Amino acid sequence: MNYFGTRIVLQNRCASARPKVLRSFSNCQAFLAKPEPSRRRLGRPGNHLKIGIVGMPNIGKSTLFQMLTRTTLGKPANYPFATIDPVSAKVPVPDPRYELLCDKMNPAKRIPAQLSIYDTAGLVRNASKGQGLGNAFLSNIRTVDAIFQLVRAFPEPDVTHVEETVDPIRDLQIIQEELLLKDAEFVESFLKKESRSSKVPAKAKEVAKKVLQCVLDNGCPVSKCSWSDEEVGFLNSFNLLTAKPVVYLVNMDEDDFLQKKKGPLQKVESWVEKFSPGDSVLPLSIIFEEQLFLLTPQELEEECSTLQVSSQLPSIIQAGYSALSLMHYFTAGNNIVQAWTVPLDTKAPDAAGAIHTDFKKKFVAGEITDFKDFLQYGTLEACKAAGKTIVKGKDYVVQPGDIIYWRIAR
Ligand SMILES: Nc1ncnc2c1ncn2[C@@H]1O[C@H](COP(=O)(O)OP(=O)(O)OP(=O)(O)O)[C@@H](O)[C@H]1O
Repeated sequence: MNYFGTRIVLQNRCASARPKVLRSFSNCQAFLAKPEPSRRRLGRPGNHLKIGIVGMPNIGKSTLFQMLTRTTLGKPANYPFATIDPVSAKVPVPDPRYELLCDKMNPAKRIPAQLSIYDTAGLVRNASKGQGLGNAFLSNIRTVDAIFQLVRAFPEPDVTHVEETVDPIRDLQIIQEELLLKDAEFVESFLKKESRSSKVPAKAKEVAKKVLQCVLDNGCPVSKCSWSDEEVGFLNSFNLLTAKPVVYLVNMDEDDFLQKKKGPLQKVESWVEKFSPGDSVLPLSIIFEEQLFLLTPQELEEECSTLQVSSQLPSIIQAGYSALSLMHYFTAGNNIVQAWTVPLDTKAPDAAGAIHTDFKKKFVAGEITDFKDFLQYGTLEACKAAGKTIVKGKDYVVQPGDIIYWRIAR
């Protein structure tokens, strides 16, 4: 069967014509989404979303994972495919509001917002056809909700590159192409299996064909194409790799990073602007982060002030959290100050349900204090006395940094 001629394209590509997808990258601009303000979000809804570190082998992924998660699993091996199974950990999301709230409330227990991070095996050219760790790698990416795409810009000759030379743009293209091809393969197989079944809605098949057009004919990530709310519903059931939000991380040479050299970073930024517009690009030097990791807090402060730089890790964690469209609100008592992660635009009953399903079922109202008012008045009691704590019902959309007491039916 031939959907938009794509089976022929796929066969050609498998034989020799990989540039088919690369050629089609030039069409991406024409296919990009026009922003629509109240669009349904691509991806799983939920509070427990994960972000995976993705990239070519031996470019610093495991070291970055260790730095982000403050773990030392031993010095990562300096050879490709040292990571086979994905490992995961939760890291606190830096938030000065949370620190301030804790300082003022001085609770017995503090629980910050957290982000789940996965380290995955390296991806190589032709992974979608089984090269390297191929399909195993790609299915690891399927389990995460967003991607930190790490790209190597450091020259270090002692660290082998599977493509033999250091070329960030080539690496970006390889990875994007592998993800596009895997998505094409997924929807082609869906169309092949499901096309004869009357149980599959016609709209699902239509969406699958549009995905093929987007990823194969236009070389565009699914996340960058234009979709209606109804289409997003079907796309979410496909769980496509290029539908996931991406944060690009450029791993630079230490000196280049310290001297704030723009060269490699600008190249990556221009590529992202063209082929994945709107996604964040952050520079870092993992080897520099490794050195900071070994310092005491006082040494760290001195070193950063001398060099006029700071660790990029907090910005990276925040960028991952935002890419997942997550936010948090606070509950604050003398015993515990806790940040609760919910998707952006969550209404009060669902936000209460993040604490316990019963809180959603028995939801009555929320007593909401804006963080700015807390800062101005100093305590929750003072906010209440000044009429700044407002009671809101089930239609209230929770705002980042709200301090909330939920009223629950007994
Ligand atoms: N900015 C940098 N400058 C120089 N060397 C670096 C830099 N970043 C990472 N490295 C080195 O690259 C090597 C590979 O790192 P790491 O094992 O973390 O890569 P990886 O991407 O996880 O590899 P794999 O996918 O094979 O598991 C390590 O020796 C690390 O110290």
